[in-house]
Amino acid sequence: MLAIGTANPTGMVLPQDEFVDDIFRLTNSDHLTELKQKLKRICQKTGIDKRYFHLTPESIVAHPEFFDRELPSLDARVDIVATAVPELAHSAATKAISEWGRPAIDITHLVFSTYSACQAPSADLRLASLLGLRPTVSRTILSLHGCYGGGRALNLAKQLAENNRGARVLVACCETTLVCFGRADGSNLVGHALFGDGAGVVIVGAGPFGETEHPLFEMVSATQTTIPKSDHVLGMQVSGAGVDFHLGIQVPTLIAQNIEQCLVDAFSKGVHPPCSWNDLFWAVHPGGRSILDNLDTVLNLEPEKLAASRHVLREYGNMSGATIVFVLDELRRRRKEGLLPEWGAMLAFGPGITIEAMVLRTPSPNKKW
Ligand SMILES: CC(C)(COP(=O)(O)OP(=O)(O)OC[C@H]1O[C@@H](n2cnc3c(N)ncnc32)[C@H](O)[C@@H]1OP(=O)(O)O)[C@@H](O)C(=O)NCCC(=O)NCCSC(=O)/C=C/c1ccc(O)cc1
Repeated sequence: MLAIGTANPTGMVLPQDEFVDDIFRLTNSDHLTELKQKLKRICQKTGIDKRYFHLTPESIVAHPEFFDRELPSLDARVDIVATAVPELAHSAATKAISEWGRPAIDITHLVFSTYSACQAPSADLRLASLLGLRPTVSRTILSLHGCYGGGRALNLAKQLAENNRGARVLVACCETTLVCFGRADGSNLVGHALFGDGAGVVIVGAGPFGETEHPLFEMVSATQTTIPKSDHVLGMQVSGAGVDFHLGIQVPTLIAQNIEQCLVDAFSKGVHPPCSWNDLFWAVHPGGRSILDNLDTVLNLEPEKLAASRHVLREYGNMSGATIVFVLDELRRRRKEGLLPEWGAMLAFGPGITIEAMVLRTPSPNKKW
């Protein structure tokens, strides 16, 4: 990984302790008192302080169909995401490219992950055009991978960079709740309490590196594991009313029960396993506070090990596939302060239940590539 950029929309920046009152008022739902109290209870347990949204109070009022399942809303949502998603990704990408120090036309591959891809050509082509990438840039769009999209895109970028000499892969993950934001009901409260909007971009390449290129993290080995018989537990479904999501109550337990084997598999692919999980730095997708708590318990982690993930969850919420890029960005900040060990583990989870695991290494300044 050679550079990282992130961006958030500022349509609404909602403190978590005001979110429920604001959303229920804007969607004329104040009469649903039990639901409102339950969502408040869940919000208090999320470990989130604030979240960013593309939607504004004005656009919520202008689109009553977003909050009435009886009315079709997919067309209006797709209209908005068609520009909002590539533009947000563009903000993150310009930061990453500026840090990378080379011109955008040197990008050879683009991997774009979003759960808002409902059209073709899609957000990948629009982003390529906004950035002025070369017409021969090799584009891939990953759709509906949800929260493991960032992990999947980085894994793919690693394969592309290692198998195409001189390749420079721009990985863009951009998620906005525009396609799924609706009236709170009994089935979607946890998503309402967790999800926010954001974009994260990473530029990936294998050596030899140019003068301006300074590797941030080395992606050493990667695995993808699907937890057997868990496909019904976590999912998304496109409907006339947008994208519906389902987050089963078993998710944190299932991840906890399977995570150690995934890590052992990732670390046994030709690299030395660490003496203890506490010898690593950790880049974990903060899917929810209880997922992080469970990982602390089953892996017996010291309290500060998941600090970067908890920081991102607190400041931005769960931005699905983009979140892991924010965690990596926070970790490289901590690395500058000399706070990271040499070896690390990256984890992202999503529908399947799919677990993306990757062994990371902080490059030594003297390493020859
Ligand atoms: C912050 C939570 C939601 C609550 O904290 P807690 O410590 O478990 O608190 P409680 O046990 O007291 O639960 C509070 C209330 O929430 C309820 N609850 C607790 N999980 C649940 C539950 N999954 N259902 C429905 N009620 C619940 C629970 O029953 C209880 O209800 P009540 O007794 O009436 O107050 C916590 O459980 C948590 O972080 N859960 C993990 C959430 C989760 O699955 N995250 C998704 C990981 S994968 C991912 O990141 C994204 C995938 C994705 C997919 C689709 C997309 O469109 C985009 C993305």
